[in-house]
Amino acid sequence: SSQWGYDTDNGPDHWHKYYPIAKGDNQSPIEINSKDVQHDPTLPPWSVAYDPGAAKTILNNGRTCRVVFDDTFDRSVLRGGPLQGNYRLRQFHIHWGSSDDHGSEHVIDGVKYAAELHMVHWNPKYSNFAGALKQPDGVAVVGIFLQVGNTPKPEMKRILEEIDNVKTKGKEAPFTNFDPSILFPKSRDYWTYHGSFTTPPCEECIIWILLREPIVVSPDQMAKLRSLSINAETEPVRPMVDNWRPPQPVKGRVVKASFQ
Ligand SMILES: NS(=O)(=O)c1ccc(C(=O)NCc2ccccc2F)cc1
Ligand SMILES: [Zn+2]
Repeated sequence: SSQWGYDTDNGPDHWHKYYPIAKGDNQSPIEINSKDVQHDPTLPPWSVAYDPGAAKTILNNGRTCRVVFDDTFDRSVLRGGPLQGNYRLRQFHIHWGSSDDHGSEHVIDGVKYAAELHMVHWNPKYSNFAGALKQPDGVAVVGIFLQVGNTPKPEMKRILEEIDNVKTKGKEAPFTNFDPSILFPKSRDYWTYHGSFTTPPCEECIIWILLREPIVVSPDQMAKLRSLSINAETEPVRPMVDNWRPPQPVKGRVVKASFQ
């Protein structure tokens, strides 16, 4: 079945048949082992300037829940860290598991988090997103780990409230006046490496910026994410869970850390 997904018959082990780059040397996610990480004292801090007015809609595309932003000009941008110039915020989305003990895509010293949020930005020196996909520095994704605890981050509430409006595949709802930087943890410490989309087309165009400090979500908030469906409204209910790709071969790549 050409429609890729996360099931046995169309999941990560099948993707290479339609997207051969899935077996490339710069694939994501990866397992990060602190012993192999290189602290780079020359790495500057990263920063964002997000315009809450750029938020447009929230969408269930049958694989994840995505919030889309206006990226027709430098309205919400990420800069600094390993990046040269401004990168425009296009969307953010989340990957999660069927239970709290797994769900993240990147794995840190053997730790799988319950979920991983990706804020996707592209380099406007390549005229559009499709053009940026073909460049090694075309896209920058900030990854934030979500761990389950009892002091949840109130800023997640807005996203989870909107989930009721996009329960099934193809559902879209307005999602305005939202500054995603409120989701960031306190620390700006990060790991960075060169990799790929963790879903088809698996293009190797991403500079990853993974935040070291996870944010906390409640068990109820995780249950809310798991209440999303991959099916359309008229089809039998199939829960949207385990929409994560397992770690891929590091192939000699070096992960740098902004911290000691
Ligand atoms: N999980 S992740 O690595 O952060 C990731 C980020 C963005 C996409 C994406 O834009 N896909 C749609 C898409 C649209 C147009 C052209 C190519 C595409 F992949 C996929 C995966
Ligand atoms: Zn993602």
